[in-house]
Amino acid sequence: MIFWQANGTIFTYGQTGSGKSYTMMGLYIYDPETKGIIPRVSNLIFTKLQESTCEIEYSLKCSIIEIYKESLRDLLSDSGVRLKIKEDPKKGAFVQGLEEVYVVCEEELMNIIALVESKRTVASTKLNEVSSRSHQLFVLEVNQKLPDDTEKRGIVNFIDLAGSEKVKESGVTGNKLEEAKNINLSLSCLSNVINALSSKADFIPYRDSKLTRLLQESLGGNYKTTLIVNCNPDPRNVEVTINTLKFAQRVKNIKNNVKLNIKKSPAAYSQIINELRHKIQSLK
Ligand SMILES: Nc1ncnc2c1ncn2[C@@H]1O[C@H](COP(=O)(O)OP(=O)(O)OP(=O)(O)O)[C@@H](O)[C@H]1O
Repeated sequence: MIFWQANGTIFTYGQTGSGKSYTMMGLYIYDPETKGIIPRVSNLIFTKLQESTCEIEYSLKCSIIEIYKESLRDLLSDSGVRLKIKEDPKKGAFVQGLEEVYVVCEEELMNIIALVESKRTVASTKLNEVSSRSHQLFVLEVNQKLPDDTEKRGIVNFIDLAGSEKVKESGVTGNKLEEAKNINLSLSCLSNVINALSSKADFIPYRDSKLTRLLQESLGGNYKTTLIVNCNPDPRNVEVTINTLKFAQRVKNIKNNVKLNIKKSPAAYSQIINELRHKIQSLK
């Protein structure tokens, strides 16, 4: 549970229909047997917070973004406004004006997830009848204040990438062809970023797509990142599967530097200062 006090990202990568959404969200989010990672982690967070023996003040907020054909959509807002990515010197790239909803219990969070699931842009292709044609970023942020005034913050990103099928294989036309091209484009930008990071290149092309800009911290920064690779066992997909595994191998070479997001209480800082003063005195 790194995200109690640090940042983490879990993302699923693989071809269409290989089970990325199944892994992330599951079959039914309310079913203990078939629910995916997001409902399980949500349950774990609230269970742990309730189990805690000391008085912890906490808040939990979530936001959900969809990247569809290189434009960002806030899935928690009905405004339909096109969101923009901005840079902040401290927190890096962020989505301006994104709705963040505070939730107080697991049930509330599950209801939000259920609502959003029904809103997702879904279209059918020859490869997967109910195929999600967009990337989805689900962000949970937990802030805690302990009885001794220590503050901890953890952010966890769940990223369900769209399928990476080749345009000619999916047999799509018109708007769906446009979708497939955009998905291929952002995934190839992701691949370029991974290549640059794993070969320790001087320049990392994060700014080439919305997806890589938003993943910048998760890929090369202060996040503990886990990639889940989904493969289709059908022998006809062997070439795509090999490419997917090669991608995963390159991702493994990337080393991130994760720092704990802990702000000690003023009393704890005074104690550290006193100890250091004593040390200086004894050295003198
Ligand atoms: N382990 C599994 N057990 C049972 N059913 C599964 C499993 N994995 C995937 N499925 C089923 O296979 C189908 C395709 O899975 P899913 O939609 O998760 O693929 P995907 O990789 O997310 O596709 P896309 O790229 O289009 O989003 C779904 O009907 C899903 O319920």
